[in-house]
Amino acid sequence: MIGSDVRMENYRVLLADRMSLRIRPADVVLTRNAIMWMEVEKSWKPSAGVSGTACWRTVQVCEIVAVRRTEDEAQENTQTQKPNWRSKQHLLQYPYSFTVSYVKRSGQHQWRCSDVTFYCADCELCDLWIQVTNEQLALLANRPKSLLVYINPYGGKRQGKYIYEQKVAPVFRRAGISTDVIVTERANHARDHLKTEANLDKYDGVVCVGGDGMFSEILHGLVSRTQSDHKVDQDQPDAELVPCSLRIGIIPAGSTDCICFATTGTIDPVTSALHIVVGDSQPMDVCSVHHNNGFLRYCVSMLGYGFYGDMLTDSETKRWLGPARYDLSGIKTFLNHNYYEGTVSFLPAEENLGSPRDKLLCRSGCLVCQHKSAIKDKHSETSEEREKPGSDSWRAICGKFIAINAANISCACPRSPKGLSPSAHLADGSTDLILVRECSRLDFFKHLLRHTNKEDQFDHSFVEVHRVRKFRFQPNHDSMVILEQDEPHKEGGPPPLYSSQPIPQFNADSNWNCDGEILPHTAIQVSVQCQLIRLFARGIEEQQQQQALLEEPCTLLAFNQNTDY
Ligand SMILES: CCCCCCCCCCCCC/C=C/[C@@H](O)[C@H](COP(=O)(O)O)NC(=O)CCCCCCCCCCCCCCC
Ligand SMILES: Nc1ncnc2c1ncn2[C@@H]1O[C@H](COP(=O)(O)OP(=O)(O)O)[C@@H](O)[C@H]1O
Ligand SMILES: [Ca+2]
Repeated sequence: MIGSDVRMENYRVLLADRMSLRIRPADVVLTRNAIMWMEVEKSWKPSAGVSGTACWRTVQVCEIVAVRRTEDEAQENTQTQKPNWRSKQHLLQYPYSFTVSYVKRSGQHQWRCSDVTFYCADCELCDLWIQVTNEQLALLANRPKSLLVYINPYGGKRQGKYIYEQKVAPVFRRAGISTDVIVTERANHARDHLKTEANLDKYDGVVCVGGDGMFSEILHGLVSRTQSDHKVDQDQPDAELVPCSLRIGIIPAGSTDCICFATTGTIDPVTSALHIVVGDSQPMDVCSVHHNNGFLRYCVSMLGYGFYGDMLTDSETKRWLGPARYDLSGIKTFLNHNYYEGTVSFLPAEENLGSPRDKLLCRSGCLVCQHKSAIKDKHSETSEEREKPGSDSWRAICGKFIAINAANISCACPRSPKGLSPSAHLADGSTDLILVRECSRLDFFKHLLRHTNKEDQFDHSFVEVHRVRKFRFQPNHDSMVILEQDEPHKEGGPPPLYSSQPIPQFNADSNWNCDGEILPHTAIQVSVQCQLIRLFARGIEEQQQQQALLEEPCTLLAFNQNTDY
């Protein structure tokens, strides 16, 4: 939290005697949508001495975190801050106060919880302000009141527990959100708990503290639970999956954290906590992955075969290195320079969804995703026909590939601020299929380098990219990776998907990297499930949107040192 941004001695707020929609000669005004107060910004110039500008600050009610009485805090502050005679006088004159905690944007998509304290002479008036502001907050029905939190203590730099306790829990406490916290004891603990045990009726959302792998556990737990509650068979690639009712919050504490970065524009635990508190909602597409009509996994960020699959397989033996394992394995995989033969067939997305090479970025309130949301239910029989593999709409490409990547979202992350596919959309029902054909090391290096700068990574003769709704991959040698099994494989059931054991490889093919997990098969069928889940996020805010909300104060009057405003 950052402390009060208003110093008591230069600040004297008189509360309006009743709530007013008109701007009256009061210093603080609460309307149905916003709270506004007048604030003084002092500046000093050698020629003019101290001067100041009085301006209105505005905070939308939907971005207020909490409101509470502050006499105790104010007294504590005066004891520690050695108040001057003016502030002492203020306290005597205006002994009652309340503090409003609100979202303050601090640039680079980061949010902070800031406090402003209002002083007043009348106790009842002070209580009335707290009551009315709280009544306004209670009308915001999308805010969570109760959350189920899972912490992976071993994700990323192993800071998950510390990050939650020190940075996130205080924000939730301030907002009056109750939490049940589970620190996971093994891989798949969170997934299994959500799938079978958790009483989900008690909660308004699930929070995951960890990386993309931990998010994937929560995703699998929630989606599988929802399908089994609605008797939907996940093994059917064409089954119409039921969207999850609970939203998921991500507190970044992993190695890549690309799902958090691509949906909030930053990887900052406090920002994520505040997106949860204000009850943001961002729909997200999910890819379902099948092998021979048996369900394998869901994927939200990247499905990568070849380069990213090999890199992940190598990095699993270097987990002790933390996030740096990816860089080391990345260099090793780059030097190995393997390519793989196979056939990719795909169903292109509708043309109105744009192209991966257009410059239309998916940002907060994205019109492409909103349009998709509006027409989602109008799925006709002709489109079903069109989607069947073998119909004329499908295309097939056979060749030798260094990498086959499906970016369901941009996959922007600190390593690659634009991501694998900068124009991919969060909720348009499509995924961007990037095919990198056999090429020289130098050419592949140039392509990789463009993930880190502003140049177009698709502008190479050996790279092609398609926006698709479904795709399949068939390697030339369909070998299977054998997992060391945690649990006996039931006869007739699907093969085991998860293993905490190292994965031995003896295959001529690569592996699929699915949100940071290795798939046990190389021949796969992938289908985008439009807006299957919702996150506590709002998409990346445009620079202009941010700027407008950075509380640009509007100047009302100026005063000099002697003006007792
Ligand atoms: C020359 C510099 C090249 C830098 C290329 C950076 C590309 C980064 C693309 C990132 C895509 C991320 C997609 C998301 C994947 C995650 O779901 C998934 C799981 O995340 P979690 O661990 O948090 O659970 N993460 C991953 O699979 C790891 C992706 C990170 C890849 C880093 C690769 C570094 C490659 C370095 C090559 C260097 C070649 C230099 C030769 C001299
Ligand atoms: N308590 C635990 N012990 C071991 N592994 C765990 C535990 N909790 C979760 N995991 C697993 O750790 C893996 C990596 O988690 P993640 O939070 O994504 O970190 P990272 O980004 O560093 O990979 C996930 O596959 C998850 O299933
Ligand atoms: Ca998408």
